[in-house]
Amino acid sequence: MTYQIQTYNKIADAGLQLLDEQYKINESNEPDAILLRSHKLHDQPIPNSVQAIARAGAGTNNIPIDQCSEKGVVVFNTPGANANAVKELVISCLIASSRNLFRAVQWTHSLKGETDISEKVEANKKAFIGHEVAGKKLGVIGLGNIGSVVANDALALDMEVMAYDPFVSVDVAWTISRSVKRVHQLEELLSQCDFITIHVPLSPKTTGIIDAKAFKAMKKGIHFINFARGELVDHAALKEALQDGTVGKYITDFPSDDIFGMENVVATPHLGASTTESEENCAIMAARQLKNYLETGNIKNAVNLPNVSLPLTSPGRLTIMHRNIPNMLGQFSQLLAERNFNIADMLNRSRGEFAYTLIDIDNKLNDEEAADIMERLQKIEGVIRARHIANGWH
Ligand SMILES: NC(=O)c1ccc[n+]([C@@H]2O[C@H](COP(=O)([O-])OP(=O)(O)OC[C@H]3O[C@@H](n4cnc5c(N)ncnc54)[C@H](O)[C@@H]3O)[C@@H](O)[C@H]2O)c1
Ligand SMILES: O=C(O)[C@H](O)COP(=O)(O)O
Repeated sequence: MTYQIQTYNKIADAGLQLLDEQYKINESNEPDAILLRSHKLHDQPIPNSVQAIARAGAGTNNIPIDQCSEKGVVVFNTPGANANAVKELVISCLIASSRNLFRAVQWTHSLKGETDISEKVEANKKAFIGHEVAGKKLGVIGLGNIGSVVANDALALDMEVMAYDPFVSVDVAWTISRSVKRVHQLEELLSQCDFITIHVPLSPKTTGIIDAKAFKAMKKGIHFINFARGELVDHAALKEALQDGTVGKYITDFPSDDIFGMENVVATPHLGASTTESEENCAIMAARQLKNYLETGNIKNAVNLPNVSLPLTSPGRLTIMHRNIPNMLGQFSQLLAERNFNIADMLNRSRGEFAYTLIDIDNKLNDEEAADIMERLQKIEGVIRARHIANGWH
């Protein structure tokens, strides 16, 4: 079996190398899977051949998830694989912004060609007096893979840390220091912190969550750090808050024309995950997840389907993505019984309105039998996509 993979963006070799001789990269217009980073898929058709999309990274707002679910395409991301890279940049920007480092460095370079540089340096350095972060209050919005490590490390800088995340996962909650004060109202965090950093995914629910009302609640002169997504912030309200001094500094990884040139804006070119280590981690995790899904039907870290794992030991496996409605399993087993196929093992999991079923059968199907059973499964109302995986070891 050969799998065709279409890539977008530069995917680290460490990940691509995991896709062995069974895989062809960028050789077909009808790929089985897509492997990408920030490339936007919203504006292009997704070929019907695509069974899975792996995002080597965290944010999946560049992928039309609802459309993928309706087409039976599993969408993966790589949770945590770039968290350390983002955390290091956020912590460094937190300190650098507090010490006016960006403006100071720019000014120093402007002295090129001048005389008496050391005198000018000594005379002017008072323009860049900053603050230490120790003893100040940091607010972390979103305590996921990135927010949690930023919160923990800020404690080590002797900061007081306050965090808001109404949906924090149990796994992450275990890793968060007890010294991080959890708040249940965003306003509480906004009104008390000297620095705020946001680490939530962009979705219709979070678009513009930092709006005029949120800025109004903030302490005057706050430093706001946004390494998550630009659209989380209402830019008209941000401009006003920058102009009236509510926001003392806006440090973002998502530059946009409307805030360029404002003295209190620091913008980096979407660099959060751009380290060799993080690019490799993400590519390796994405490639493994894709390979596992294509070869066994098992799912790990999908954003539109549950985790599903069953060792593939029988001669064949049927994977069925379907709606989460009653009597699906009954219909599958009836169909298999009618064809005289024996079920060796079965696993069904659901997530929201979608569900996924693995059925391992004792029968080794030839191409004709496999095509026939696929066609019959696809005809069951509620089935979105069915696949037959022949176990090469039998
Ligand atoms: N700048 C970069 O290069 C870069 C790199 C990685 C991630 N990101 C962005 O950062 C985001 C977060 O990454 P992550 O790995 O921590 O994701 P994650 O999924 O591990 O964590 C996100 C957290 O946000 C929380 N959340 C969701 N809605 C919320 C809300 N309304 N209020 C408060 N909390 C809310 C979730 O409960 C979760 O704990 C990504 O979705 C991506 O957009 C940017
Ligand atoms: O969501 C993410 O993982 C980041 O925004 C990183 O994006 P990139 O892979 O394009 O650097």
